[in-house]
Amino acid sequence: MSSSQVTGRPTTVKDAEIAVEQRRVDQAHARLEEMRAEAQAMIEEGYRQALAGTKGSLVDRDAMVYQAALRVQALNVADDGLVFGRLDLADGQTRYIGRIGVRTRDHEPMVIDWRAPAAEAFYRATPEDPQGVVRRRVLHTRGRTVVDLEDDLLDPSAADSLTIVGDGAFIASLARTREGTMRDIVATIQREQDEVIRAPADGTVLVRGAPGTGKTAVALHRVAYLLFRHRRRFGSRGVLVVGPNRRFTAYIERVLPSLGEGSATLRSLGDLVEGVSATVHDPPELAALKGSAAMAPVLRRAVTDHPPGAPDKLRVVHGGVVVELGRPQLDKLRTSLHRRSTGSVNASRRRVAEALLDALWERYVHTGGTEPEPDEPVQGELALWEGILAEGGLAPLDEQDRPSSPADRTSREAFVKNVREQRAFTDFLTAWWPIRRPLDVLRSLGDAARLRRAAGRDLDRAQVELLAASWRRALAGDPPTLSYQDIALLDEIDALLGPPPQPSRATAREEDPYVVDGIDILTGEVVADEDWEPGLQELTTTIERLERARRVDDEVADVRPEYAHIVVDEAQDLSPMQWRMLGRRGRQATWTIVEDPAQSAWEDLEEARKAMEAALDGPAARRGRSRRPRRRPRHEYELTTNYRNTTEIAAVSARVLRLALPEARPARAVRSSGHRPVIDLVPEEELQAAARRAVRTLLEQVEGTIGVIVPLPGDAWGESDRRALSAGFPERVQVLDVLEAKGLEFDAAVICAPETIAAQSPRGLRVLYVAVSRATQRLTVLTADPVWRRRLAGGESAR
Ligand SMILES: Nc1ncnc2c1ncn2[C@@H]1O[C@H](COP(=O)(O)OP(=O)(O)OP(=O)(O)O)[C@@H](O)[C@H]1O
Repeated sequence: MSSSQVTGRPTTVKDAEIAVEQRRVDQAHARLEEMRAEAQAMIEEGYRQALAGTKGSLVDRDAMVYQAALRVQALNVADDGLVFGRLDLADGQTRYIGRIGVRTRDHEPMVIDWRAPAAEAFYRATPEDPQGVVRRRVLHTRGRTVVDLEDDLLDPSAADSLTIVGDGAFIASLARTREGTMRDIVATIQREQDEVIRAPADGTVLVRGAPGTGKTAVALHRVAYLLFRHRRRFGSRGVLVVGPNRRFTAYIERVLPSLGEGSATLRSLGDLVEGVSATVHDPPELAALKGSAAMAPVLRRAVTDHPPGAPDKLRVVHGGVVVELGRPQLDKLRTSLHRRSTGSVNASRRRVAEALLDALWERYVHTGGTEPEPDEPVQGELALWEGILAEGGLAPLDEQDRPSSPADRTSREAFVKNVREQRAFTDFLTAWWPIRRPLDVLRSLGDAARLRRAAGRDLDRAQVELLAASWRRALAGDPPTLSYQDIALLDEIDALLGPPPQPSRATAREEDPYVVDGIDILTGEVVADEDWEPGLQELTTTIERLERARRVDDEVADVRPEYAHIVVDEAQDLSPMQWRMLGRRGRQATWTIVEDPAQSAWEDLEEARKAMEAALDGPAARRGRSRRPRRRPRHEYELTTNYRNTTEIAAVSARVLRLALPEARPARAVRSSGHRPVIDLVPEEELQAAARRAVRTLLEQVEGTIGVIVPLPGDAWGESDRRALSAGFPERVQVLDVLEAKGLEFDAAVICAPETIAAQSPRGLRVLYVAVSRATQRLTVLTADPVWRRRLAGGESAR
């Protein structure tokens, strides 16, 4: 649409002002087009030169093309809402604020990037502290067209010549229809939110706030801010954003790209480990068990136990002598190997092979297979020593004190060489100390006897049975049905097992004693050809790199990448084991943690807090290496305004909060709609039918999303009930359980059976608090319990 529709013939003061702003927006877009053409030309030039260029300069040109392509990407996202704000300053200056910075050809600023220091006053100035701003204007645009304006007069004494327009467009915009994915709030960030977004980048930023206060929105805008202001630091090692589940990450995935930041990695807690992903939530009791810190020592013991199918006898032959190690010796050896091990289990295979050979050699010596040849000179010397000692009444030399002779060495070498090449030895090594994968270890714990051995005193009998049964079920299928808590356990096991020993490089392989018949017996790998060329890497083109940077799910990511900054959303729900998993990804990281303890479904918050502190402080403090534990700086904030719920819906959620946490303060809702929530009493067997009726009514009342929030699956509310509930409804109706609803929002929500939700876990009331705080416009609650109807309706008469 062109600007002429608004500028044609202004009829009101506001139209005239809109026409003025439209001209400015048109100029900015024209310049944006030029900048895009310049960047595009740079890409083409880069390719042209690359075709003709020398090998050395290719890298520079590649980098140039890469940068230019990134620039085009950033310029493209600015098409929508390029300019959204204007500041009129007391000194007569005017500044336009936008999604990205735009300069004239002469480098004069036309639009200032919202993250730049010069834009800060746009979000921070208030009448009490105007920061030199006389008028702040928000420009509401659709595409390139200015459709509305909203002014704040911050310093009336200095505003003689300024026109003030607006009629609460910001508050009205909060009532907008929700489309199923979150949008950026860059034009309307509020002061208390801006303080979090621009908080120092040096340690941990901890943000608390009730539902709907913008915690998620703020955390994502902070990522965009950090990447803009500290690109070198955060851009290269990356930023990880972690959300509770996949539905949530899908809900927020458009926000950062719309801010021009496609490089952050977005993952749910169920998708942090390469090669596996969670598909189910455990029931509360099981989740509490799997997530508890007690699982760490249990898993440590589990990886040191003998693996399933490990042989209990090693038998080799040398020079006609049979040498054997039995179960007691082997168990002792395994214990001592684990005790002395400083690294990971898989990587110690080389040491294991050496230790087995040592033990076999010792056995062999005992069985008399090493009698030296009589004519060896060193043996003569040895006999002399023995004679002297005997004469003095002293004990003979211990085995290890005996001076080693070339003959000894030769015979040991011959022994080792021979044994190492025996099939009996190599087969034993790979079965007794196999390269284990985390899933194999977890599967082995489906055996209750094995889990009991690993449990020590950390789990009681009933807990062992519960866990073993869960893993038997989960790992029976292919692919396995893993829970969100299982993923953290797999990561813990992975950290204990470590990667397999590195295959030796082509050059070293020839002399590698563990390469037998072309197979590296430590890694199981076929040894590569002589003409294997480590330098011959696949060339990655600029465009491929760019593509890869854009992809959220990058399959080529490192096994366990580490990040420079980690954002944790809904942090109140992380279990200790999940904190440990994150800690491993951010040993040197700074953090942004957003949470609402009142929404926590986690039972032992204290234990989870400790695990969080350990993760945030990094490995040095954890291991107590430094005398004074290294505490990274911490900045804490609280958000206090609820931008999601109407005052009517917020009143219902405040009632649940009072039941769950009498001392907690609800956030202040700022928008009322006049629509009172519907709290209906329905016979239990009719709950589902009533929910479908409620959805039909709401489909008429709201244009956007409708969430039907049901209890966790148990006797009822399983997959088939959920399917029946949603059958025939359009896509904007979603049926989901209370845990899946975390962090999401809907135009309208139907809450089924609050009494069941509240009773399903020790933290059920808090879970219900999450459910009733999801709707932006309409809320319907269907209960079979008159007490609950009264509780939720408060003093108001409910239907
Ligand atoms: N300054 C703002 N301008 C416009 N909309 C806003 C603003 N702040 C928050 N919102 C909107 O309010 C809604 C709630 O925000 P968000 O989901 O970030 O809240 P939250 O605190 O994370 O909630 P919860 O604890 O329930 O997950 C979103 O639709 C968000 O876009």
